[in-house]
Amino acid sequence: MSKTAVIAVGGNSLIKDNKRISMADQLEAVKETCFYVAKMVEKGWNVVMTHGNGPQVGFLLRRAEIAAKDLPIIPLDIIGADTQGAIGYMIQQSLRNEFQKRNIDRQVATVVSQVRVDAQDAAFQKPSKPIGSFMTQEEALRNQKENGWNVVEDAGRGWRRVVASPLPQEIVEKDAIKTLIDHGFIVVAVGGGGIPVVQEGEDLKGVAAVIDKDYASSLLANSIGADLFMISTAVEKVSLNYGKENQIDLDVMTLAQAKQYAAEGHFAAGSMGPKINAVIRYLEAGGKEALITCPGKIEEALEGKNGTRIIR
Ligand SMILES: Nc1ncnc2c1ncn2[C@@H]1O[C@H](COP(=O)(O)OP(=O)(O)O)[C@@H](O)[C@H]1O
Ligand SMILES: NC(=O)OP(=O)(O)O
Repeated sequence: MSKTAVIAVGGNSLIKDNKRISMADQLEAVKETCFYVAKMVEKGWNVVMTHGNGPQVGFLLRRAEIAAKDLPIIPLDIIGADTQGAIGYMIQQSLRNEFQKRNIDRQVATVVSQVRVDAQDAAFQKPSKPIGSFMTQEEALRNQKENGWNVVEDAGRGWRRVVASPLPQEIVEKDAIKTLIDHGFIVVAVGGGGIPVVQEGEDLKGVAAVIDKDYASSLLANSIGADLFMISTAVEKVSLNYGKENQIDLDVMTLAQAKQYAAEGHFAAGSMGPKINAVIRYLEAGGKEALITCPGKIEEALEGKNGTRIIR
């Protein structure tokens, strides 16, 4: 029986260099990543692709704010759903076109996914998820003053607007995703970490937040019993002393080592930190193994020749 991987694709797979934000550029970036994912499917893997949406949420919110005197403002949960549809469409088309070239007889389906969060999550009081474009400090502070934005310096890369990012508690559509996989579909799900919803009595209700895609993907991997949780980002391997003269690239680390290195501060908050935490959560909840690499090295990483493998 085929193995199933949940692959969380990072920012660079959608927007190159944080700059190429036109729809044509985004589609180009998606195509590049899908080329490598299709090769994985060709080798027999079942794949659930998840993706980020931080920049795209910020762009849509900004458009809505600029148009607000003529058109109603769009709440953040609806914006999240919009990004799942648009990015899911780009992935569906790009994978389908790669499958055609390779005579792969698989169809791709995107599931608009809700993710339940805790209404009492302290994250609602402390916005931390970067959205939209990078800004200079001056622009950020001006928007903070004039438009009431929450802003932070984002992992040494510039200033960003931030919104609340509660932890995912449950993938609402997990059974639908599992059923599609079991029936041979390649699935795009939990885009942008999922649409955040809270329980109100019997009902679910959307809330203003953006969930971290790596945390939601880790929960999804556990929820559907995936064989592999893969994080595709901009680096081939996870490193100790990242960016320093004594950088050491890791081929493998155990769960215990991952926790130790995290405690020692090797994984920057806002970039590699959440990815390692997501992997730790996945393995602690019974997950089998995780792999972190970049799109171009997925094939080698699956053969044990690249990437960083994290095991229990
Ligand atoms: N210890 C580390 N090892 C490897 N990369 C690291 C490390 N610490 C920070 N990074 C940075 O984290 C980045 C991945 O985080 P990020 O850019 O937020 O991911 P995403 O692909 O989800 O947008 C890497 O490209 C690298 O620049
Ligand atoms: N939702 C989310 O985690 O998006 P990014 O990966 O773009 O930050």
